[in-house]
Amino acid sequence: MTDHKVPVTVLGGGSFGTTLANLLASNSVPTTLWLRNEEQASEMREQRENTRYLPGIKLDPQLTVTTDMASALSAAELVFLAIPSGAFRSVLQQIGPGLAGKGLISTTKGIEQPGFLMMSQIVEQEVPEARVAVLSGPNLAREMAAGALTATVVASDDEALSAQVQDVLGCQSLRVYASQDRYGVELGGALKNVYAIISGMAAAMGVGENTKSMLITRALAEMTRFAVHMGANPLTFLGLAGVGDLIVTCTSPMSRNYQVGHALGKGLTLEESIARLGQVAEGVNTLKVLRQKSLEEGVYMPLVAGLHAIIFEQQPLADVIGRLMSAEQKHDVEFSAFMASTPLTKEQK
Ligand SMILES: NC(=O)C1=CN([C@@H]2O[C@H](COP(=O)(O)OP(=O)(O)OC[C@H]3O[C@@H](n4cnc5c(N)ncnc54)[C@H](O)[C@@H]3O)[C@@H](O)[C@H]2O)C=CC1
Ligand SMILES: O=C(CO)COP(=O)(O)O
Repeated sequence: MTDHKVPVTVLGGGSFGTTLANLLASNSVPTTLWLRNEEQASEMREQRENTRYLPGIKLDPQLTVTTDMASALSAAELVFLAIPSGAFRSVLQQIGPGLAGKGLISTTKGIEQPGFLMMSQIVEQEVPEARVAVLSGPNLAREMAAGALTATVVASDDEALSAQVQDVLGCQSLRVYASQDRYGVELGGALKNVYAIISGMAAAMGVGENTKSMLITRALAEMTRFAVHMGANPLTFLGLAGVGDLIVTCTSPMSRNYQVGHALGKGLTLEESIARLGQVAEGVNTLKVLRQKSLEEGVYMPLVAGLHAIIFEQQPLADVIGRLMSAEQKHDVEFSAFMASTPLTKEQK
């Protein structure tokens, strides 16, 4: 780590943007958090707390909180984007050339439709001169904000940018690993939200521990099958941004996607489940987008099809479970052919 830290701005004053900004500021990185709501911003400046999205966590005295985008961006060398996927492109479009040349790191775990675009692909379209990376891993905001130990992945083909992100974010509570599979890392973060909804629903129904384990493992098989079809490296899904994030989101009641699934499993409607949450659960939109894409691409995704049938096609849960359990029994692990065709590098040996 270097002593001199580059100035960083975080866009988005929700739970994750606030968590990241606070962590950066505690790492002695000159940090500005931009959010759109002035009332919330002035409350955060005065009370040193984000009572709406991160209650109970004290903000670092050095963290600057502003709603003025121009001043937030003028000095920043790195910009972390923590805006929900539904608003991601419009926020970039509002900023325009103010982002050119900066290192832009998306932390948003969603997919844009039409186009089936990852957030970093939107960044490339809207800010062609930017340096692009994504950050993803088992990173529940509330736990990170409280200093619980975890790790994450920065993925980019720009190795210097990955090193900068490791430098500003890495600390005693967070390890930052690098990857060059940006697409796979980003896909992992988006896809696991769908399976977290299923896991929350299963927990609400009181299923056994074997069932929970089967669900997570088959979810990993299904998301990896899809990702490989789309061009990602299956090995990425054995890492923190794959199985790591899948486990935490499918097992923790802190996950908002899990909470939506749990509410659905208790009999609430989708609208009621989302309204009760009051925060973003990206998996609901990702489910729609993914179901359509898997049909277009002809990728077998029985869990996605089953959840879609329950939520959006009003099919009875018992019928869906019956179909899942009586489907053809295929392979456990599918990627032996890929592994055989990919010899180990010198470093891996
Ligand atoms: N909360 C978490 O534990 C983690 C969240 N993420 C991802 O971070 C992204 C952001 O999520 P959270 O911060 O958790 O959401 P949140 O629900 O806690 O907050 C959303 C924030 O986005 C703001 N926002 C919405 N539309 C906006 C717009 N048009 N312009 C400016 N701001 C806007 C809201 O005002 C709010 O401050 C999501 O894609 C999520 O998947 C990633 C890792 C962990
Ligand atoms: O991505 C997350 C943890 O890594 C947060 O998941 P939720 O959006 O379901 O809370």
